[in-house]
Amino acid sequence: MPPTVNDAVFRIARWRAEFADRTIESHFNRHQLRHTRSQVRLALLFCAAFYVAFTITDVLALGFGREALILLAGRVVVAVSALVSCAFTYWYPHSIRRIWLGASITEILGMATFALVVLFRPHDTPWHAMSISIMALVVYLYIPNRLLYALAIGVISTVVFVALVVWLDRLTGPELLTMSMLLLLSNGFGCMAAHRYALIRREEFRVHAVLKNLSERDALTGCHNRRYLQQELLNMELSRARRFKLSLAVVICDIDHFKAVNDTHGHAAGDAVLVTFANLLRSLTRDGVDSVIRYGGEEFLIVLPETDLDGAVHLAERMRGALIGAGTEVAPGRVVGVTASFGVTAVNFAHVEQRFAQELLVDQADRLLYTAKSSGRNNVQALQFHGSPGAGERRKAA
Ligand SMILES: Nc1nc2c(ncn2[C@@H]2O[C@H](COP(=O)(O)OP(=O)(O)OP(=O)(O)O)[C@@H](O)[C@H]2O)c(=O)[nH]1
Repeated sequence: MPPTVNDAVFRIARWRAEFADRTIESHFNRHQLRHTRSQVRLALLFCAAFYVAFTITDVLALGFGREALILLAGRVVVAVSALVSCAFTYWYPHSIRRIWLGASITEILGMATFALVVLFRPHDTPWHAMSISIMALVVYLYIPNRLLYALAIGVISTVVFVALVVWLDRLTGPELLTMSMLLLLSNGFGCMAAHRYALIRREEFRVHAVLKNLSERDALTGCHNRRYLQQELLNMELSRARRFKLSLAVVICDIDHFKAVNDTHGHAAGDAVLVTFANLLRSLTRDGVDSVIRYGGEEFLIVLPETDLDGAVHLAERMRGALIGAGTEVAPGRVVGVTASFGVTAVNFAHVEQRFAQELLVDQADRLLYTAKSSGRNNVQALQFHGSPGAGERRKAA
């Protein structure tokens, strides 16, 4: 489920171009995972194919001897590593860490093998400089990885390459300087582009999360709204309960005589009472498991996964009792107290196999709420749901 949105949560640690909050960063990575997987597959397979194809240039430069064979072996190791990294994306489709690990290992092996190419083919140093520039850009921009890892791999391999060239002593001073400056340029621009790309992706994610939050939450109470319930939550929880043969409970509650609160104390006071009620419902439910939805004006719906009818009735009773003891100070020294009525239903998929429209479950809880209203208010009405509304034994809990 997406986290609640506020600006502080989306602060970006700019130098590493990641969300400062680890939970948000991991939500972001999960959100990107599908895209990351396909990008890693395409980039690594493409690189592996080219890396092996360059064997032709080794053979042309060195002949088909021992050194060419060593380079071929190195190139094949890199290609196999790329294939295994691609396989990681199928074996562990939800693990971004394994994807990064696979990508990093392949990049390190690729750079190490390239050092061998430089050693065995010192005459081609200017071409190698061009190759390592391209490889650095690929590391920064095309193979998905954390910016920090890409930067470390890009910089270390470039430094090692320059050190090798100095040691081989094939270039004049000005040539060496020109090459080093070009490598600095490709690393600098590669890193800047990767940094900018990482920031843009995160900004897109932030906007997406803010809009999603606005479209799914009620502005007054901060609870989820009916749209979220109908379009996402209920379907998701029903399919999960169905798949694992679990029980799922729904509670609908409504403040009694709420119109009188508005009429007597004003709309703002009514709003404050609604906020108190919503906070109380949230405080009594399990964080990150249960969901409190503002279902209508002064009506709230609570979805309780892995909860049977008895558990849900017990919770509704606690809510009813807690509300009686919780007043709202609507003006200095003026406290408004309210009661609420509850309709509770639960479906147990260990016993109910058939598919049914999600509205039927909510309809039944709604009907029970109105029974509670017509039975004098401030009480809980409960009924097990058996796949069709109305079937089952009704219980008046209080
Ligand atoms: N302050 C405030 N009032 C609201 C809001 N949404 C709905 N209402 C009011 O809630 C009241 C609901 O009144 P009714 O449906 O008659 O229900 P009730 O007075 O609670 O009576 P029972 O439910 O039968 O106990 C109406 O006066 C609506 O205007 C809101 O966001 N803020």
